[in-house]
Amino acid sequence: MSSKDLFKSVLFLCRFVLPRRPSACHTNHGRSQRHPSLEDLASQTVVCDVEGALLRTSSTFPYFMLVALEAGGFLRGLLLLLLHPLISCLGHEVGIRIMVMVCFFGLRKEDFRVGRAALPKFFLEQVGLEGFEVLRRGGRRVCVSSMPTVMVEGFLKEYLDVEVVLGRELKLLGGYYTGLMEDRVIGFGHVDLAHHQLFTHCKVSHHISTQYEVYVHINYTVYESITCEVCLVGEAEKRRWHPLPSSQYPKPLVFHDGRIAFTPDAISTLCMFLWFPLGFALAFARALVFLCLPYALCVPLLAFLGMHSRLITSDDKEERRGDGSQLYICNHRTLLDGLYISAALGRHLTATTYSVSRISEWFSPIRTVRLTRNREEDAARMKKLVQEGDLLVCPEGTTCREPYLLRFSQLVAEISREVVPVALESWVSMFYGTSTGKLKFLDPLYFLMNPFPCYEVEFMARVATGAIGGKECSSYEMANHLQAEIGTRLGFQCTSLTRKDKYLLLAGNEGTI
Ligand SMILES: O=P(O)(O)OC[C@H](O)CO
Repeated sequence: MSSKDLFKSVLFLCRFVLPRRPSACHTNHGRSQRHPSLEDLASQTVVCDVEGALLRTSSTFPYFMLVALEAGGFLRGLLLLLLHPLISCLGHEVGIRIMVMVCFFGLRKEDFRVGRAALPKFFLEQVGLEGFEVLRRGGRRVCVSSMPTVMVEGFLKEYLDVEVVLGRELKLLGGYYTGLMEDRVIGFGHVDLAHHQLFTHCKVSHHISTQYEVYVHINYTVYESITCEVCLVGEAEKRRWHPLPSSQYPKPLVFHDGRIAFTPDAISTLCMFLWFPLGFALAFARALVFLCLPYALCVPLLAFLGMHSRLITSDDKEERRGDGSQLYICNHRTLLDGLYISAALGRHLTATTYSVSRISEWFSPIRTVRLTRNREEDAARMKKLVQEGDLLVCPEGTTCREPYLLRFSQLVAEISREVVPVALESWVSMFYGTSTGKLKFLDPLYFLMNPFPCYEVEFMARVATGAIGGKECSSYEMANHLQAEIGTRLGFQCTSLTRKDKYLLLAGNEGTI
């Protein structure tokens, strides 16, 4: 976009009144209208207030709570919860400063991954379709937030294609967050350069001295020097907004991390803390039942203890007869996939694993065998295992929480003449039972601590691995075929993403053991 175009840009600041940011712009600056014309935005710059005009709720508390719980731990989350009444009484700016102090103090910048790994899912769920429609049409998209940039940047840039993010910068000491915010815009990195260019064209760059003033300039000053339209969005109007459907995300949300599976507003977080003692006891009881009782007894007892499951079998009952060893392949939802499939079959399977913690292996009621990630060695190992008895392989090599299937390993089509595909779906309401961090051994515990974890296990008709529709095929084609079959059955989208892609995004490593 040329500087002339930029100078002519129309800034659409869609916002609703926040405590410290009254609607002065409504009377002081530019034209204001309730609904912006969406035509011709492609040649213009749209400036959007994240909390005010993009998200359906203006409260930032749940996002800070996610930072506190995921990056700081449950005690930090509890402290933030206890401070909630105070934060609600104080003004917006003071409240943000307190939350930043509680959530960020002492965290190492290098280790802070919540902004990219956990928060985008929750932000995306709160995006209003109506607000996004305006932002999406802008030739250049600028987002402003009163939250720290590290919290919103990943979501806005990675998932909504926003070019410039104006958030708050955090002070650092020796690579650790101090819990304080910078008063001045710092550095001349990509973002700040973009600010500079943008505001130079808007003839206000020389006024920018603090991050907060940037915000004030956008709200109250910038309209005096350029042509602009302002769209104000009231809280009542936002309540009528629709959530942005996941099918309309500019980039699909395939991977995310973190333990918390619900939006942690104050009430929900309080419920979670109250649930903890009971949840822990319940998880212990469920694990004991799983470990000690035969499947015939443990399935009904676990259902009584709130673990709901549903078994679907194909018309071809042969695959469950148990007359000889069988290779089962399934999409990977959690570490408990093997247990649910074993329980559904009523007999133990052997399951291959990549990165299960030693503790989970010790406690596993079914036999687990580690793969080496060496193709020849793994193929030999799996061939041997499938000759010894029923074997379960998860050809994705890692779990996926969303309705997507990662690339299937070709090995599953090379080690046996036929496979039984198993389509799995699972649901949790409080804690995710998967992780990419160091505390993987807690994955089963978190899954079992959910009030009503659910699983659906569907045995599909067995597939001969040598041919598709009577036509000979390669193992690569067969792997894709199996992925497509399971994807179609579940309504999941097939991707070519891998375990490495997931771990690079969420954990900053390649997911090797
Ligand atoms: O989601 P992950 O990467 O912990 O996968 C766990 C699997 O069981 C790998 O064997």
